[in-house]
Amino acid sequence: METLEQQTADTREEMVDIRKNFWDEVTVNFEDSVEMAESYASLKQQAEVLSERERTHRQAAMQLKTLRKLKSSPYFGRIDFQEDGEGVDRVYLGIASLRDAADEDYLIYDWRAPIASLYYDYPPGPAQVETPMGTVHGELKLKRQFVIRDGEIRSLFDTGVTIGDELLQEVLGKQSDAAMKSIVGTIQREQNRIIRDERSRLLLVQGAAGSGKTSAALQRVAYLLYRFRGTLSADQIVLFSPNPMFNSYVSTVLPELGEENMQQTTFQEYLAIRMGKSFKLENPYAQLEYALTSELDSGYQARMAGIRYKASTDFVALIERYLGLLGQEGLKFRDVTFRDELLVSADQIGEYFYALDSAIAIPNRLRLVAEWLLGLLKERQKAALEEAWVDEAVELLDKDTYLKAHQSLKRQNRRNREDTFDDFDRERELLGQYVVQEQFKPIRARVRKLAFVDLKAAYVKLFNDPAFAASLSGSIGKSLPREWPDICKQTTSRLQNRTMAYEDATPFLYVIERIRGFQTNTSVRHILVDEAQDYTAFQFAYLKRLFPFSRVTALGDLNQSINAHAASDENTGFAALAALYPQEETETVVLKQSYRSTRPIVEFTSQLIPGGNEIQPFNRDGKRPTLTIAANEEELHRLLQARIEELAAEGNRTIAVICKTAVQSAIAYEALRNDSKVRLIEKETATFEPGIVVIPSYLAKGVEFDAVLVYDASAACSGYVKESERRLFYTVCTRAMHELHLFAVGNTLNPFLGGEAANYYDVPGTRSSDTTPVHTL
Ligand SMILES: Nc1ncnc2c1ncn2[C@@H]1O[C@H](COP(=O)(O)OP(=O)(O)OP(=O)(O)O)[C@@H](O)[C@H]1O
Repeated sequence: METLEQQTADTREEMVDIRKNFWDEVTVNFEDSVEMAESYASLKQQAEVLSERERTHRQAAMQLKTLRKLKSSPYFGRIDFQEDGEGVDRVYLGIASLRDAADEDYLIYDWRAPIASLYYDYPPGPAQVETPMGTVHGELKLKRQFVIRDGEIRSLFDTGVTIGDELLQEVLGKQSDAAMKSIVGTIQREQNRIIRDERSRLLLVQGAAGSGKTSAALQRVAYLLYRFRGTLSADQIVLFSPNPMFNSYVSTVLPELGEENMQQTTFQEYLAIRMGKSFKLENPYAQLEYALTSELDSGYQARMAGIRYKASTDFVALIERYLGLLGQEGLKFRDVTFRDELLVSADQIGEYFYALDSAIAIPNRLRLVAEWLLGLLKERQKAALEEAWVDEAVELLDKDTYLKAHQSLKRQNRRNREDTFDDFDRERELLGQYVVQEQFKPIRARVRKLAFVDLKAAYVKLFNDPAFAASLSGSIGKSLPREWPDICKQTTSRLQNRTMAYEDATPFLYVIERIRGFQTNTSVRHILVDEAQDYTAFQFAYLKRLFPFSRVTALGDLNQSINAHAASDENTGFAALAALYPQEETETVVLKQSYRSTRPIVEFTSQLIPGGNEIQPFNRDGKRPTLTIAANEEELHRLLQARIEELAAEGNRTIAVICKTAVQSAIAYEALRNDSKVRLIEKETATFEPGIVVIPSYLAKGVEFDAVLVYDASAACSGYVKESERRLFYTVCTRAMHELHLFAVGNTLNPFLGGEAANYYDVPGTRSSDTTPVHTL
């Protein structure tokens, strides 16, 4: 640590020095091209020296940070392993490796070293481990876990002796922080499979709520960075998160493990960049809010049917068929004009395009068309030099442009070794060339960008005439939703108004990028998609095209499919994703154990979904969920307030009042803000902080709270009543770590609270003989 401290101090000083004197060390001269090249080289060299120092400093600082952490908590586990025919090896595991003073023997092994797998994968007894030299067989003699804080052993357990995992009990029983924690000390065997998978191109993780999918994903990134150090860097890994707040929630895990953070983004952010400014892009949460609140809207049924259909594999198939057809006919083009003169008409371009060999992919044919057009433009440009308007334009050149033109021509002349244009005619001619060139520049640029293809029309065409898609769909043996004519009307009118609904965004981009060619990102090696159940078939197909060389880790829970399109299982892209990769390159891991919530909470929440009995609660005790009935909204707010105060007094650090929608959240927030320090979470909220929050259901996805208060468990339409809202209700309830309290106004409860589920929560103030609330079904 002393050496590193010295090193960081030295490099810091050097960096400050370089920055301060940067411009003294470089020679900058733009007189001519030789000088410019020299200036550039000198600047570049100086910048490289600086960035090398910065890199050294960053690495030393990170190493130092890791050592400080090791000083406070050097290891969390020990295994004694006896390889067959050898002596017993005692191996300590920590967040990083540490060697002895001679830098020879390992005192502590990094948790990601091959030997560490033994700790995660086996109880004491026969065990084996894969090493670069092959499989090593032997016996695990001891497996010991430690809790070390501030350099002191606080507790230790030998597993296999004690019942239940004491360390896990301790870790999970704690109040939560504002950020997710690393779980390296207690990674479970199934999770370890996810973390260390190196073979699959597609790793699919289906895991119950709270089973550690996100945790495993983040430890996996740390593992990959360790395993492929030198060839894989943090910026070649992208995590797709559900929203910006989630990004903040998970952003501390990797630095905690001494690694740089991967790139984090949301799919929406990606779409927005790709879409540019030509449309107003709807946010997925705005779409969901519409789905949850606008049932009385006259176009609601059609919009919802459209959302579902546009997320389906049927629509993917329809579009593939359509793109096939566009290879033969139907692509719309735009006229190429110059000063109001039609140079090449859309029809001519169409004819040229469709006369090209149809075996050539559309984007490549378009590039051939562009070349052809550029050739025509060149000819036209030559002819334009003789035209009268050029003289006029030269006359009208303003002073600045004139000077600019003059200088640019002077440079050209020097290059072409021509005389300077002292003579008037020659000057006129050269300025004429300049003027014409400037006029053609934007046209050429547009041709290169393939602006002669009407990409928007290509998508709109699917909706202009309802019969068109019907015949396409019929030709592949599929049918369209009943509401198709209305879906068409809504879609075309939105697109005319330059509004891009969320359900259209990905199919639209997919169509246009298939036509003009995908701008792929070839440097990214791994993408991790969290909450993958909420992606559509299209979104996965699109991601695959965008990141052609990337391996994919998709983590999700079908029971938490909450997006507007997720009315049926077939509609989740999760299933469609598997079809995108060959089976032999796909690995599926199922996680059934749930770690987040106490046993009573998991026992209750598993009753809310079909097949919930398969979820295994981790054996952690706690209070049973409660249900509180209020007579009216005013009383509800009073009761909520009182419960929040109680929970805060008990030491709960993160308390969430989870509402169904943003509209409901705003009401709750208004009512609660006066008496407590409440924060309202909206879709733009970018940070996750401890404290009391009011949050709409869909934004609570992926995160967790010490205590959850469900704002509306009644059967009113503001609550969760429809079958399609079952998963939303489940998602909401599974956010609770230690306490779950349900509230309802009136005496009716949502249908999911009836049946078996009723045995798993208490209604304070009632005895079992009292009349229990009515369940409407
Ligand atoms: N092996 C483990 N050791 C300690 N804690 C764990 C372990 N696995 C999961 N947890 C804890 O369980 C909680 C839930 O984990 P996580 O958020 O990763 O689950 P998830 O499957 O992504 O949940 P969801 O789908 O409900 O959002 C977290 O607090 C996490 O720290």
